[in-house]
Amino acid sequence: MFPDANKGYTYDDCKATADWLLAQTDVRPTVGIVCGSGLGGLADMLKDQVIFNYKDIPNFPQSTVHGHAGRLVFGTLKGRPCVCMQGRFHLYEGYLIQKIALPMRIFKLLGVETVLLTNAAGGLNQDFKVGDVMIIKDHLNMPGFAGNNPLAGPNDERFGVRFPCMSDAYDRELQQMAMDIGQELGYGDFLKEGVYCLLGGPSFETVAESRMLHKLGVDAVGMSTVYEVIVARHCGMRVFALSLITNQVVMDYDSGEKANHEEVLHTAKLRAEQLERLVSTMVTRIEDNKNN
Ligand SMILES: O=P(O)(O)O[C@H]1O[C@H](CO)[C@@H](O)[C@H]1O
Ligand SMILES: Nc1nc2[nH]cnc2c(=O)[nH]1
Repeated sequence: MFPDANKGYTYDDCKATADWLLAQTDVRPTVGIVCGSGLGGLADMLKDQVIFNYKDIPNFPQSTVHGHAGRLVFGTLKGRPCVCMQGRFHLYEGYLIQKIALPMRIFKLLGVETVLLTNAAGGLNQDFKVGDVMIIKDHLNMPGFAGNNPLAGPNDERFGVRFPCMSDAYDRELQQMAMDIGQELGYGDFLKEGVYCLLGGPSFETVAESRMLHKLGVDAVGMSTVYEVIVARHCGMRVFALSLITNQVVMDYDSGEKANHEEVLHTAKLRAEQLERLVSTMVTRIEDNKNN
Protein backbone atom coordinates (compact mmCIF):
# COMPACT_ATOMS: atom_id res chain seq x y z
CA MET A 1 0.00 0.00 0.00
CA PHE A 2 2.92 2.35 0.74
CA PRO A 3 5.47 1.17 -1.82
CA ASP A 4 8.14 3.86 -1.48
CA ALA A 5 7.21 5.37 1.85
CA ASN A 6 10.41 4.13 3.47
CA LYS A 7 12.83 5.08 0.71
CA GLY A 8 15.53 7.42 2.00
CA TYR A 9 13.85 7.76 5.39
CA THR A 10 14.69 4.51 7.14
CA TYR A 11 16.18 4.27 10.59
CA ASP A 12 19.55 3.57 8.99
CA ASP A 13 19.24 6.63 6.69
CA CYS A 14 18.41 8.87 9.67
CA LYS A 15 21.24 7.33 11.71
CA ALA A 16 23.69 7.92 8.87
CA THR A 17 22.71 11.61 8.77
CA ALA A 18 22.90 11.99 12.54
CA ASP A 19 26.30 10.27 12.68
CA TRP A 20 27.56 12.46 9.82
CA LEU A 21 26.58 15.56 11.80
CA LEU A 22 27.95 14.30 15.11
CA ALA A 23 31.29 13.55 13.47
CA GLN A 24 31.66 17.22 12.58
CA THR A 25 30.73 18.96 15.80
CA ASP A 26 31.40 18.46 19.50
CA VAL A 27 28.00 19.94 20.41
CA ARG A 28 25.68 17.26 21.84
CA PRO A 29 22.28 18.97 21.77
CA THR A 30 19.48 18.03 24.17
CA VAL A 31 17.18 20.80 22.94
CA GLY A 32 16.09 21.19 19.31
CA ILE A 33 14.48 24.35 17.96
CA VAL A 34 12.54 24.89 14.72
CA CYS A 35 12.20 28.45 13.45
CA GLY A 36 9.04 29.56 11.67
CA SER A 37 8.70 32.03 8.80
CA GLY A 38 10.82 35.10 9.50
CA LEU A 39 11.80 33.79 12.93
CA GLY A 40 15.25 32.45 12.05
CA GLY A 41 16.90 35.05 14.30
CA LEU A 42 16.51 32.54 17.12
CA ALA A 43 19.42 30.58 15.68
CA ASP A 44 21.61 33.68 15.72
CA MET A 45 21.40 33.69 19.54
CA LEU A 46 23.44 30.48 19.73
CA LYS A 47 27.07 30.83 20.82
CA ASP A 48 30.04 28.92 19.36
CA GLN A 49 28.05 28.09 16.26
CA VAL A 50 28.71 25.20 13.93
CA ILE A 51 26.59 25.75 10.83
CA PHE A 52 25.57 23.33 8.09
CA ASN A 53 23.74 24.38 4.95
CA TYR A 54 20.89 21.97 4.31
CA LYS A 55 22.24 21.27 0.85
CA ASP A 56 25.41 19.79 2.37
CA ILE A 57 23.65 17.42 4.79
CA PRO A 58 23.03 13.89 3.48
CA ASN A 59 19.31 13.02 3.08
CA PHE A 60 18.22 16.54 4.11
CA PRO A 61 15.58 18.47 2.12
CA GLN A 62 16.19 22.06 0.95
CA SER A 63 14.38 25.22 2.07
CA THR A 64 12.55 26.91 -0.79
CA VAL A 65 10.47 29.53 1.07
CA HIS A 66 11.46 33.17 1.62
CA GLY A 67 12.11 33.66 5.34
CA HIS A 68 13.57 30.13 5.78
CA ALA A 69 17.36 30.33 5.45
CA GLY A 70 18.03 26.60 5.12
CA ARG A 71 20.73 26.13 7.76
CA LEU A 72 21.13 23.75 10.67
CA VAL A 73 22.88 25.59 13.49
CA PHE A 74 24.54 23.84 16.44
CA GLY A 75 25.67 25.86 19.44
CA THR A 76 24.94 26.74 23.02
CA LEU A 77 22.32 28.98 24.58
CA LYS A 78 23.49 30.18 27.98
CA GLY A 79 25.65 27.06 28.19
CA ARG A 80 23.00 24.56 27.05
CA PRO A 81 23.82 22.64 23.88
CA CYS A 82 21.14 23.16 21.18
CA VAL A 83 20.48 22.51 17.55
CA CYS A 84 18.33 24.93 15.58
CA MET A 85 16.62 24.57 12.21
CA GLN A 86 16.80 27.94 10.51
CA GLY A 87 14.07 27.04 8.06
CA ARG A 88 11.60 24.17 7.87
CA PHE A 89 9.77 22.21 5.20
CA HIS A 90 6.13 22.37 4.17
CA LEU A 91 3.84 20.05 2.23
CA TYR A 92 3.19 22.73 -0.42
CA GLU A 93 6.90 22.77 -1.34
CA GLY A 94 6.24 19.38 -2.92
CA TYR A 95 8.02 17.23 -0.36
CA LEU A 96 6.74 13.83 0.66
CA ILE A 97 5.08 14.15 4.02
CA GLN A 98 7.72 11.86 5.57
CA LYS A 99 10.49 14.16 4.41
CA ILE A 100 8.92 17.24 6.02
CA ALA A 101 9.28 15.74 9.47
CA LEU A 102 12.49 13.78 8.86
CA PRO A 103 14.61 16.29 10.83
CA MET A 104 12.70 15.34 13.99
CA ARG A 105 14.04 11.79 13.74
CA ILE A 106 17.51 13.14 13.15
CA PHE A 107 17.09 15.39 16.21
CA LYS A 108 16.18 12.29 18.22
CA LEU A 109 19.26 10.41 17.03
CA LEU A 110 21.43 13.42 17.86
CA GLY A 111 20.28 13.11 21.48
CA VAL A 112 17.59 15.80 21.52
CA GLU A 113 15.01 15.33 24.29
CA THR A 114 12.88 18.45 23.95
CA VAL A 115 11.73 20.20 20.78
CA LEU A 116 10.58 23.82 20.68
CA LEU A 117 8.78 24.81 17.50
CA THR A 118 7.71 28.22 16.30
CA ASN A 119 5.53 29.25 13.40
CA ALA A 120 3.77 32.19 11.82
CA ALA A 121 0.00 31.80 11.72
CA GLY A 122 -3.21 33.61 10.88
CA GLY A 123 -5.44 34.52 13.82
CA LEU A 124 -9.03 33.25 13.85
CA ASN A 125 -9.79 33.86 17.51
CA GLN A 126 -11.47 37.26 17.56
CA ASP A 127 -9.71 38.16 20.82
CA PHE A 128 -6.30 37.79 19.15
CA LYS A 129 -4.41 40.72 17.69
CA VAL A 130 -1.60 40.79 15.16
CA GLY A 131 1.63 40.37 17.14
CA ASP A 132 0.09 38.07 19.76
CA VAL A 133 2.00 34.92 20.63
CA MET A 134 -0.18 31.83 20.99
CA ILE A 135 1.10 28.90 23.03
CA ILE A 136 -0.24 25.87 21.18
CA LYS A 137 -2.23 23.57 23.46
CA ASP A 138 -3.58 21.27 20.75
CA HIS A 139 -3.87 20.90 17.00
CA LEU A 140 -6.19 19.90 14.18
CA ASN A 141 -4.42 17.88 11.50
CA MET A 142 -6.83 18.75 8.71
CA PRO A 143 -4.91 16.89 5.94
CA GLY A 144 -4.71 13.99 8.39
CA PHE A 145 -8.48 13.49 8.11
CA ALA A 146 -7.79 12.45 4.51
CA GLY A 147 -4.99 10.09 5.50
CA ASN A 148 -2.03 12.45 5.23
CA ASN A 149 0.02 11.53 8.26
CA PRO A 150 3.83 11.46 8.39
CA LEU A 151 3.65 8.11 10.19
CA ALA A 152 1.77 6.45 7.32
CA GLY A 153 3.77 3.59 5.91
CA PRO A 154 5.76 0.85 7.62
CA ASN A 155 6.43 1.54 11.30
CA ASP A 156 9.93 1.12 12.72
CA GLU A 157 9.58 0.30 16.41
CA ARG A 158 13.05 1.73 17.04
CA PHE A 159 11.43 5.13 16.62
CA GLY A 160 8.10 4.44 18.28
CA VAL A 161 4.87 2.49 18.43
CA ARG A 162 2.48 1.93 15.51
CA PHE A 163 -0.37 3.86 17.15
CA PRO A 164 1.05 6.77 19.16
CA CYS A 165 -1.11 8.78 21.55
CA MET A 166 -1.60 12.43 20.61
CA SER A 167 -3.91 13.66 23.39
CA ASP A 168 -0.79 14.68 25.31
CA ALA A 169 1.16 15.99 22.29
CA TYR A 170 1.92 19.41 23.77
CA ASP A 171 3.74 19.18 27.09
CA ARG A 172 1.67 20.88 29.77
CA GLU A 173 4.62 21.71 32.03
CA LEU A 174 6.35 23.50 29.15
CA GLN A 175 3.16 25.43 28.37
CA GLN A 176 2.99 26.57 31.99
CA MET A 177 6.69 27.44 31.93
CA ALA A 178 6.16 29.61 28.85
CA MET A 179 3.23 31.38 30.52
CA ASP A 180 5.28 32.01 33.67
CA ILE A 181 8.29 33.29 31.76
CA GLY A 182 6.03 35.45 29.60
CA GLN A 183 4.59 37.05 32.74
CA GLU A 184 8.08 37.61 34.19
CA LEU A 185 9.21 39.29 30.98
CA GLY A 186 6.14 41.53 30.90
CA TYR A 187 4.59 39.84 27.86
CA GLY A 188 1.27 39.07 29.56
CA ASP A 189 -0.67 41.41 27.25
CA PHE A 190 0.19 39.53 24.10
CA LEU A 191 0.67 35.96 25.35
CA LYS A 192 -2.32 33.71 24.55
CA GLU A 193 -3.02 30.00 24.20
CA GLY A 194 -5.07 28.07 21.71
CA VAL A 195 -5.62 25.43 19.04
CA TYR A 196 -3.56 25.47 15.84
CA CYS A 197 -4.92 24.04 12.61
CA LEU A 198 -2.74 22.74 9.79
CA LEU A 199 -3.86 23.25 6.21
CA GLY A 200 -1.84 22.16 3.20
CA GLY A 201 -1.41 25.59 1.61
CA PRO A 202 0.13 27.34 -0.21
CA SER A 203 -3.08 29.27 -0.94
CA PHE A 204 -4.42 31.19 2.02
CA GLU A 205 -7.96 30.54 3.24
CA THR A 206 -11.17 31.57 1.54
CA VAL A 207 -13.72 33.40 3.67
CA ALA A 208 -15.88 30.26 3.82
CA GLU A 209 -12.93 28.11 4.92
CA SER A 210 -11.98 30.61 7.61
CA ARG A 211 -15.53 30.75 8.92
CA MET A 212 -15.66 26.97 9.04
CA LEU A 213 -12.38 26.74 10.97
CA HIS A 214 -13.59 29.40 13.39
CA LYS A 215 -16.78 27.41 14.02
CA LEU A 216 -14.67 24.33 14.67
CA GLY A 217 -12.86 26.10 17.50
CA VAL A 218 -9.59 26.81 15.72
CA ASP A 219 -7.68 29.79 17.14
CA ALA A 220 -4.90 30.04 14.55
CA VAL A 221 -4.24 28.51 11.14
CA GLY A 222 -1.00 27.76 9.34
CA MET A 223 0.79 25.37 7.00
CA SER A 224 3.36 23.68 9.24
CA THR A 225 4.35 22.31 12.66
CA VAL A 226 1.77 19.53 13.06
CA TYR A 227 3.71 16.87 11.13
CA GLU A 228 6.85 17.72 13.07
CA VAL A 229 4.93 17.42 16.35
CA ILE A 230 3.48 14.03 15.40
CA VAL A 231 6.88 12.61 14.48
CA ALA A 232 8.62 14.15 17.50
CA ARG A 233 6.03 12.66 19.85
CA HIS A 234 6.18 9.30 18.06
CA CYS A 235 9.86 9.05 18.96
CA GLY A 236 9.33 10.21 22.53
CA MET A 237 10.58 13.79 22.56
CA ARG A 238 8.84 16.45 24.64
CA VAL A 239 7.18 19.12 22.51
CA PHE A 240 6.40 22.79 22.96
CA ALA A 241 5.10 24.95 20.12
CA LEU A 242 3.98 28.51 19.66
CA SER A 243 2.42 30.57 16.89
CA LEU A 244 3.13 34.19 16.22
CA ILE A 245 -0.14 35.70 14.98
CA THR A 246 1.22 37.53 11.96
CA ASN A 247 -2.12 38.46 10.39
CA GLN A 248 -5.85 38.34 11.07
CA VAL A 249 -7.57 35.78 8.90
CA VAL A 250 -10.18 37.41 6.65
CA MET A 251 -13.68 36.31 7.66
CA ASP A 252 -15.75 39.07 6.08
CA TYR A 253 -16.54 39.45 2.37
CA ASP A 254 -16.48 43.26 2.76
CA SER A 255 -12.97 43.27 4.23
CA GLY A 256 -10.32 44.96 2.13
CA GLU A 257 -7.59 42.87 3.80
CA LYS A 258 -5.69 40.31 1.73
CA ALA A 259 -3.45 37.68 3.33
CA ASN A 260 0.11 37.80 1.99
CA HIS A 261 3.54 36.45 2.92
CA GLU A 262 5.11 39.94 3.08
CA GLU A 263 2.83 40.87 6.00
CA VAL A 264 3.72 37.58 7.67
CA LEU A 265 7.45 38.36 7.46
CA HIS A 266 6.90 41.98 8.50
CA THR A 267 5.05 41.02 11.70
CA ALA A 268 7.66 38.36 12.44
CA LYS A 269 10.35 41.02 12.29
CA LEU A 270 8.49 43.30 14.72
CA ARG A 271 8.00 40.61 17.37
CA ALA A 272 11.18 38.58 16.76
CA GLU A 273 13.21 39.96 19.65
CA GLN A 274 10.60 39.22 22.31
CA LEU A 275 9.93 35.80 20.87
CA GLU A 276 13.64 35.03 20.92
CA ARG A 277 13.89 36.08 24.55
CA LEU A 278 10.90 33.92 25.52
CA VAL A 279 12.24 30.81 23.78
CA SER A 280 15.84 31.28 24.93
CA THR A 281 14.74 31.71 28.56
CA MET A 282 12.74 28.50 28.25
CA VAL A 283 15.81 26.69 26.95
CA THR A 284 17.79 27.62 30.03
CA ARG A 285 15.07 26.28 32.35
CA ILE A 286 14.26 23.01 30.62
CA GLU A 287 15.33 19.96 32.60
CA ASP A 288 16.95 17.03 30.82
CA ASN A 289 15.77 13.41 31.11
CA LYS A 290 12.11 14.26 31.39
CA ASN A 291 10.90 12.84 28.13
CA ASN A 292 8.10 10.35 27.86
O1 LIG B 1 4.57 27.84 9.48
P1 LIG B 1 5.71 28.68 9.06
O2 LIG B 1 6.85 27.88 8.55
O3 LIG B 1 6.12 29.66 10.12
O4 LIG B 1 5.21 29.56 7.81
C1 LIG B 1 3.92 30.13 7.68
O5 LIG B 1 4.06 31.26 6.85
C2 LIG B 1 3.88 30.88 5.46
C3 LIG B 1 2.80 31.74 4.88
O6 LIG B 1 3.11 33.09 4.95
C4 LIG B 1 3.46 29.41 5.49
O7 LIG B 1 4.54 28.57 5.20
C5 LIG B 1 2.97 29.23 6.90
O8 LIG B 1 3.03 27.89 7.33
N1 LIG C 1 -2.88 29.05 6.30
C1 LIG C 1 -2.34 30.17 6.78
N2 LIG C 1 -1.02 30.18 7.08
C2 LIG C 1 -0.51 31.33 7.56
N3 LIG C 1 0.73 31.61 7.94
C3 LIG C 1 0.76 32.89 8.36
N4 LIG C 1 -0.44 33.44 8.22
C4 LIG C 1 -1.25 32.48 7.73
C5 LIG C 1 -2.64 32.44 7.39
O1 LIG C 1 -3.38 33.41 7.50
N5 LIG C 1 -3.12 31.26 6.91
